[in-house]
Amino acid sequence: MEQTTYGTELLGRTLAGEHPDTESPLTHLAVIPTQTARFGRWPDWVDPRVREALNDHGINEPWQHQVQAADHAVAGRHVSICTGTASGKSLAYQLPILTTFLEDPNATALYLSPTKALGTDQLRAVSRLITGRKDFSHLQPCMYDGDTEQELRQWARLHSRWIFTNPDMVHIGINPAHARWRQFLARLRYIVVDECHHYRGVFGSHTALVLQRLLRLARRYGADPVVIGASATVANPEQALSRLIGEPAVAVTEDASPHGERTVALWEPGFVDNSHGDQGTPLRRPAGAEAARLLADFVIEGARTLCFVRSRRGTEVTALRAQQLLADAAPALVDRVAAYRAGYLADDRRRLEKALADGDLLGVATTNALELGIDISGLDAVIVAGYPGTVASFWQQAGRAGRRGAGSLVVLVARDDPLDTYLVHHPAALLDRPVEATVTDPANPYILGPHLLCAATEAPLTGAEVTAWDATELVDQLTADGLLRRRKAAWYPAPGLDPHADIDIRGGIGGQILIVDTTTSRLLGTVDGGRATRTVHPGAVYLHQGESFVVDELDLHDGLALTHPEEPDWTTSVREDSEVEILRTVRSETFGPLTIALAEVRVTDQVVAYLRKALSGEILDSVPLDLPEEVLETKAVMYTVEPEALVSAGVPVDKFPGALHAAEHAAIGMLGLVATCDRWDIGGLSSNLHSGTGLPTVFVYDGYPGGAGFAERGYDAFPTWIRATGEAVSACGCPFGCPSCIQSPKCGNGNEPLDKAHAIRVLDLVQRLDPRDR
Ligand SMILES: Nc1ncnc2c1ncn2[C@@H]1O[C@H](COP(=O)(O)OP(=O)(O)OP(=O)(O)O)[C@@H](O)[C@H]1O
Repeated sequence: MEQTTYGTELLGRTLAGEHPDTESPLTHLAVIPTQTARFGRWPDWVDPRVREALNDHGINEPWQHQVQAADHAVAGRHVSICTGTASGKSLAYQLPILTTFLEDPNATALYLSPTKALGTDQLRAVSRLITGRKDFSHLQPCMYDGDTEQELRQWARLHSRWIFTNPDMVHIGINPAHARWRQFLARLRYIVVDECHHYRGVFGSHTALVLQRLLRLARRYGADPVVIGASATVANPEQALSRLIGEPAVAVTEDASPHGERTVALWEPGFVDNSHGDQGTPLRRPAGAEAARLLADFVIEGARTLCFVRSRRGTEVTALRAQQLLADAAPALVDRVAAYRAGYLADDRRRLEKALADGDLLGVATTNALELGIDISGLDAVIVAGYPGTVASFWQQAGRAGRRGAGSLVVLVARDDPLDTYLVHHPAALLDRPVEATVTDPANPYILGPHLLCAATEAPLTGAEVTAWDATELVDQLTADGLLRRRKAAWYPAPGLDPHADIDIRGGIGGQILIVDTTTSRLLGTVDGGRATRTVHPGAVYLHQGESFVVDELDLHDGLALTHPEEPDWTTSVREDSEVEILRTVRSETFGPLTIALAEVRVTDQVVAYLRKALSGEILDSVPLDLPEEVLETKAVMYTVEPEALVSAGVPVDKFPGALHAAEHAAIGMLGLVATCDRWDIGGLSSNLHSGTGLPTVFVYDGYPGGAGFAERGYDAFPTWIRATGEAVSACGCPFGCPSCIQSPKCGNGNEPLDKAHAIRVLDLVQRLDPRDR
């Protein structure tokens, strides 16, 4: 280690405990230097009473980016502020909003966040700022979400000037009831869209249309609100905001806030002795167990540490493991470690946040519930157990570490998975890569169509609006289907139409299946209808907030999955039969024997059995299932290669199936490098002789009706994606394929056949044939 920093010292002490003969788990170390603050001047338009309130909270001078963003908003420009975590983005919207409230006591503002916890946190911050100040007493900022009681809702509509809510509530509670919100909407001056990068994929497309419907209604009541977007990690911030709201926006990106030096370490757990997975491949120590060990070590060193874990259950397990380790090594510290996740009661969460902030708690294992914007500063270390799926999310989590003027450490612990393995061995692909563009596709007819119906029930659709949404064809279709009716120059909903409840803006598209514990009749959760046969088929093990349930019956007709509590010693994974039919080629390019294309496809899937696997990875048995076929119309990125070219590249015909299948898995695992998705958002299929192309073919498709934009990113970034996939598979040290390269945890064929050596040849050939990568 060349440079001594807080982070390298902390790591050094931890690594001192490693066995001297084992290979170091550290694959890379980077130091992000200290930055000093660059202050701006308070703009003249800021009301002195706002300044006074801020001064009393220790904010004496604004940082430059705060002034720039606030100035844009006051000038009436939609603005997207994209500066680091804890860089004071809140002040950029508090300044114009609080000043406006003083100038115009009737003005209103809406704050939207993707999570409840963040909304509550921001509301608390604003309340702290204004409590006890007479001039702000008319503001009555308040929360308005699914948990708000009916009476309070009415009060909020009439009396609150600043409402904190989420896109779900705007969709279901505000837009359709706009007449009741008339007064609030008519005076709406600002809309804050916090953590913009969160609005991606299907959720992002839905949110875009919810926001566009909201702006449309506010304008109808005579308001002209300015939108302020905020995110620490969004690519093309102006474009990301303008895609959300359907209007131009400007961006502020130069971060002028101070921060201490930060050391980032990439960590690959070593192999477990004598343990083997599918087809006898060696297994690495699980990221969760490794993270628990680091958490315990850091706590012993006195470092205040957050450990991000992917699943809710994982947070409990990690905290518990760290406590067990501490019970042996430092019993006095056992109580200073805890778990934190969504699903806890708000009071418990507050208590944990406070204990962490005060230093009573030294180590907390958390889901991404603590990733977004909650103001917890002063942490010494962050452990990220498994790449969180996007570079944006990684920096969001990493950004929780850091104290002004002091060093901090971030450790990414790789899971046994192709993308994680690739990233810890190709640090530039994580640390030097810009955060990914938030992929949304609000023009997807499966998403836009239902929102047009909502918009029409909210207020008749005009020709100009239909043109602005580029929806002429779609509106004609909805009219032909009898859902819309044209009268004079506008479209009205068919009588009795109630489209709002049919849209689940966070789920996929289509109905929800309710998961019920039949022993207590408790509703455990919901799952998107399109995924139910894979996740809650009879016999499936379903985890809910650390508890385990086994599914007894799946009733697709009534939308119910009936379960009972049970903690079996196995996990389940399904076997599927799939087919992909090409409906239309949207775009394609041919390079000699290689053709790549973006296509509209129909995927037909049937879950035919499930495998029971012991926790050691060993397969116990396969249980047949009798479930209906499912059909998904979506978009796919695909390529075909002429068989002669494959043979000349050293792939004999009998090796086509294993080679293409392995190449497909690896590509699915790596699509997250170029698109903001993870492997659960997408599916794939490979065929050595596909009926639609007559050639060896690989498909990777969006797992959502109409597509979500991921396959399209794969098509646009095809050379980068395939090159990285080839490198990941070649660089993996395993002999025949493992979960770090070609095995997939969700393979419908139980990872058979897979042929690593020939997959490398296929990927290499595809890469050579596509000249755009040179
Ligand atoms: N100009 C300033 N001078 C000193 N402290 C400031 C200034 N602006 C903001 N802060 C403080 O910085 C901390 C972080 O601010 P804030 O929570 O607004 O950051 P953020 O950018 O919204 O963070 P996140 O990325 O987590 O959403 C807060 O404690 C806030 O009081």
